[in-house]
Amino acid sequence: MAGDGATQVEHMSEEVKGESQDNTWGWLESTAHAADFCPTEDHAVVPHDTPMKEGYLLAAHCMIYALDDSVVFNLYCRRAAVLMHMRFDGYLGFPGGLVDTGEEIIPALNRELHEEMNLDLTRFQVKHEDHVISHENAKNRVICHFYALCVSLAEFEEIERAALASKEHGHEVLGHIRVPLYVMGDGYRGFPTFLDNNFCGNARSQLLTSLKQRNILPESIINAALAATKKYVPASS
Ligand SMILES: O=c1[nH]cnc2c1ncn2[C@H]1C[C@H](O)[C@@H](COP(=O)(O)OP(=O)(O)O)O1
Repeated sequence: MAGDGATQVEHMSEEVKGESQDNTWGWLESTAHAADFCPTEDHAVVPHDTPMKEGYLLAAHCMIYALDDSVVFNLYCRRAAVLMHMRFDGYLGFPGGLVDTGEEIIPALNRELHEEMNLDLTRFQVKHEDHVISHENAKNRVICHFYALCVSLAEFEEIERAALASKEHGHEVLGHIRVPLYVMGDGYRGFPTFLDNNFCGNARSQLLTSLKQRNILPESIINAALAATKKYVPASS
């Protein structure tokens, strides 16, 4: 989180505190634009060492995952446990955040992973080789770097449990969630339904790219799930 939110709210006048409960942005205004949903056509792939641009924000996020070929409900292969979270603004996103002025990208990401996930940095750290993709999102004026950290299933479960004790749990992060990667009988529930949620910035595209790049889901299943989105069919019909 850029700035110390709690301290800033404490120092607000009563009038501003009232306003901030009344649909205004308050001190969150300076970064709110960067969280708008970003469709694929609005962001371009850029190199990891792309230079910063005047007026842009720099962000880094990470998908923590474990391969898991177990079967759920005796029906669906889980394929992987993939961690995302429900953010304070109601969007789904990945752990990570803004790179502060003067900070390097990867240390900033590891700092955010500790703040948001309580990640034990003596055991798990994102490294350069975990890089998946970087985007320039001109509409939201943000450069987003994305990484994927593969751990064992036992480590994943440990990380998930520890995350409940993170500094940001209940503040910036309202819940840690797993992504359902299977498609159910109606062709919609499961992964396609998940993709119909509201995602922060280009988080949805980061998810799809990582699933493909890390060979978690074949492109054909990703494309079929995308084609099924927004096509809710009642189970009884
Ligand atoms: O998961 C994400 N994928 C892509 N972009 C994201 C994601 N989550 C947030 N963002 C964008 C929009 C935000 O304004 C900036 C900074 O991220 P955030 O996690 O909110 O940063 P702080 O924790 O506030 O530093 O990136």
